[in-house]
Amino acid sequence: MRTGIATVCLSGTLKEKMQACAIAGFDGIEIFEQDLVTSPLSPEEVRKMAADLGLGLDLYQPFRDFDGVTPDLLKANLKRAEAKFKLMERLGMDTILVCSNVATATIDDDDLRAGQLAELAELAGAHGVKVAYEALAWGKYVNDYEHAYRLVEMVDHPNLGTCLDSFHILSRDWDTAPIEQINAEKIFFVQVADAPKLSMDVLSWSRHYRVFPGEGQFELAKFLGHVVRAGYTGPVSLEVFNDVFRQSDTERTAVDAMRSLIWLEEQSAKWLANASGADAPDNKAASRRRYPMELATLPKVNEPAGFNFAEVKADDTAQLEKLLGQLGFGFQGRHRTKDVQLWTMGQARVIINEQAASHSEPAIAALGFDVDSPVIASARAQQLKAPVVARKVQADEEVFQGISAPDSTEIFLCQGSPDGTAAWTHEFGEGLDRSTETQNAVIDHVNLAQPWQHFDEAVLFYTSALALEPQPFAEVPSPSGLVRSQVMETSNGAVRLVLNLAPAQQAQTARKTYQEHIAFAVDNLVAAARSAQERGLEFLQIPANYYEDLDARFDLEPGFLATLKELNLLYDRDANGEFLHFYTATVGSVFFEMVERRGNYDGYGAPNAPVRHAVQYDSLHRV
Ligand SMILES: O=C(O)c1ccc(O)c(O)c1
Ligand SMILES: [Mg+2]
Repeated sequence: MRTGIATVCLSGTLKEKMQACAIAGFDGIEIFEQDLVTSPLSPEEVRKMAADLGLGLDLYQPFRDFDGVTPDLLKANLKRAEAKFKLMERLGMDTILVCSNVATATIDDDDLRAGQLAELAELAGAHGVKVAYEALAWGKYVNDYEHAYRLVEMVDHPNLGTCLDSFHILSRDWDTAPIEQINAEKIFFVQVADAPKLSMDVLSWSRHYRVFPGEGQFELAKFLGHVVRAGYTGPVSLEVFNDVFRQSDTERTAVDAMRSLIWLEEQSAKWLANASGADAPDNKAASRRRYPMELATLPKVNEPAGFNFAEVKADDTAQLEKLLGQLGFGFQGRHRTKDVQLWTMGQARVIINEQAASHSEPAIAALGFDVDSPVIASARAQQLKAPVVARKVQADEEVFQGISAPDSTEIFLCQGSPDGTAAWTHEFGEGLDRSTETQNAVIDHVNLAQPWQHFDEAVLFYTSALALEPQPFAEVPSPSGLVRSQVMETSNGAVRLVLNLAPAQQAQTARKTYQEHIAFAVDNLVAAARSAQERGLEFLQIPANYYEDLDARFDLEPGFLATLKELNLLYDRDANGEFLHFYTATVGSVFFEMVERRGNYDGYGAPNAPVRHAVQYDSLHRV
């Protein structure tokens, strides 16, 4: 698959964008007109730079508002087009994108449109240029890809084809199956973009909220599968208009973009191999058919079987040790060569890393996941351009395969064991009489605060590298703003990761006021809370109003309600079951949560999240 990206996806100057695209490994780029117009580089210099960087200049875009116009306007439009065709000769480019008219069209007549496009194609031919006609979702008369293709067929000129853009097709919910009926020679270009499902006008949605594949909710593997089945072999190019990407680090966004295409390519290959029923025209043989476009695959990973460990780092670890001890964790000793401690409660393993820079506050530093094969998972992550994390190991210590997540959390791919134990724990506590734990527990979920500019990147990272499934996101009110919350989990809930996007005000204060937490699931939360209370644990104090509201909503048994209130426990219930939980006070940017899931409760106590945010806000702002 030939990979591409439109310069409009990135921040920076044309030169910076081109360099970043080459570093990220793209085959070609689309030059968005404004990037050229505002560049100090001459077209010849751009051409040379692209050649030196090994980048194809695959598409010049966009040429706007051409078709469906009065004869006078047509004349002016053809003149405008000719100037662009001449410019393209200097750039050494042969394909231009012409989008359907949104502004100046006054005549809704396919014969007239076809006639005007035929004139354009003829002129293009004289300059050795191919015109890719694209239906914008908000085009005045042409806003549907099948309509655009009908016009291309009517014109039937070698220099006129169509451009398929997943956003315009999927935002309007057009059926993608008919793409297969398009003559592949007439598909001159394919653009891909994902997007969250939003209810707003489609132009604003397109210009501000597009994201890279895997970061939104569109069915892109299927879209590209149909394109491949049509027989298309040209570039598959990202065209993502996004307010955040346009102000983020250029090279980093280009890598995020590349990751999305590598992943999409694999997902489409999978879709093609599995498509059945209405999606597979013939039979099994059809699904194994080879198509002109070769799709690369990746080392396979299944979803992780569980958390292997969580690691918190601090300069002064005393507060963390105290909290874990009060929660019922047992100290299992220090590592034989590194400055780290192991604390466990059942299968919940927490490493306290003492190697933090001086004066740094406690923070979540690393997460370990149980995977089938750490080496295969690491190979996959590296092919997806995840940065590798190196850990010093001594002879006969377990070698951890590590990668760095977009928020710099270190992700370790660990060898899972069927009984949930971890072999590396023997490297801790030599000669120590291991302390006993009070109860069984597992890591239920981990909640990580994401920097605003890396939130979408993080969703794709965990989806593509770890096979976690993003759930529809929620917005949680807090005193300092709405907190966007995105659950990423495995189908059985064994791994649950919650990505939070802190309000800008919080992320910008010098003090890291956004908080992250690790939640442990136990069998009996009330008993666990009582023991923790006896050990002096400082609970997050829940306001009395909350319990009145709880009673009104759930009509709880008075004794139970009194227990919840006495112990500062939070409660939720839905059709699947019940959820009890409590939070500790925060140290640095970390706090802990303890939960009990009853029945098949699968959530996170979302109705209680605003209460937690408000109480935490209060305790931070109390002087
Ligand atoms: O928003 C636009 O104007 C615009 C321009 C060119 C495209 O290819 C596109 O998909 C949208
Ligand atoms: Mg487009």
